Amino acid sequence: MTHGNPKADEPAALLERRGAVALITLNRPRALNAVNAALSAAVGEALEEVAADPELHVIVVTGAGRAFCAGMDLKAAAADEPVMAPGHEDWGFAGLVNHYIAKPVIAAVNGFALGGGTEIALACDLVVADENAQFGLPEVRRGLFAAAGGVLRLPRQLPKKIALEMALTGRPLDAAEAARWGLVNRVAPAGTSVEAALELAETVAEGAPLALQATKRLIHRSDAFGSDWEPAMWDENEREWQAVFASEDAREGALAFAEKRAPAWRGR
Ligand SMILES: CCCCCCCCCCCCC[C@H](O)CC(=O)SCCNC(=O)CCNC(=O)[C@H](O)C(C)(C)COP(=O)(O)OP(=O)(O)OC[C@H]1O[C@@H](n2cnc3c(N)ncnc32)[C@H](O)[C@@H]1OP(=O)(O)O
Repeated sequence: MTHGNPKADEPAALLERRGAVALITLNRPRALNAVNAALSAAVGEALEEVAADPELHVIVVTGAGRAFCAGMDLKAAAADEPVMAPGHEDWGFAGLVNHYIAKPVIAAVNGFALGGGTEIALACDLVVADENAQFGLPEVRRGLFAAAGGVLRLPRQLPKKIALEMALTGRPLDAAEAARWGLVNRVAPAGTSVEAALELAETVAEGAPLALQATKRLIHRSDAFGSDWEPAMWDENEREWQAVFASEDAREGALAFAEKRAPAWRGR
């Protein structure tokens, strides 16, 4: 993966295959991977390619250079240029990852994750952060608010007073504090967050694809059910269980255990 300073005509996102793991790199390092229409389109295309590839079961997203993502391209916004590709305006990566990508997604936060960068991390299922990474929602200081999932997801993932302090003051959290509040699963030594995220992705990829996707869907859906969540949630749980239990992989998982061998998932 190129972490260097790519030439101007380099794609705004890179997709690499590592076995069953897809590595997507936001690739505008000169602008700290700020999101403009080109990057939005490139990341969207990469995610859609991965979603359609049955050989890819887990996704890692990271940034080229010293930032993960510095959020919306403020210079594009100042120049009245589009900051999201056509068709991505309403949900963008943040929405896409959580509600539109069934496969587990891991953020390898290799540096600054500000504004939309923190929102991408919030939308991912797991987060591995470089010990020098920074998370923050400075939007109110830019005349905006964290509309790409920030204000909606932060209070569900951190204590509400911490979420309010971050979103109302723009105060950044370093990786250690983010991990303390549960925004980060693992803190990796400086410069090793991508390697650590790929290792975690390989562990996740040992699970059966359909079971991983049902697990992700139901855990995220459990947020959506209110206090009377029991009946509706158990109905949805039962539908997912019937589909997964009837899959070839459910039979393969049991057979592999009985025959003391590693399972060979088929994703069906
Ligand atoms: C379907 C797929 C979609 C794909 C992804 C979509 C995800 C959703 C993203 C959209 C989100 C919209 C909603 C969001 O909530 C709104 C925002 O994100 S508002 C922006 C919030 N971000 C910021 O305010 C951070 C701004 N940057 C900084 O504060 C600093 O740059 C820094 C990060 C603290 C680093 O400081 P320094 O180390 O001093 O470095 P520089 O400041 O010199 O930066 C280097 C270089 O990068 C340029 N740059 C940095 N950030 C941005 C930016 N956000 N937009 C444009 N350009 C940026 C900076 O200008 C420098 O350029 P140079 O001057 O060298 O030409």
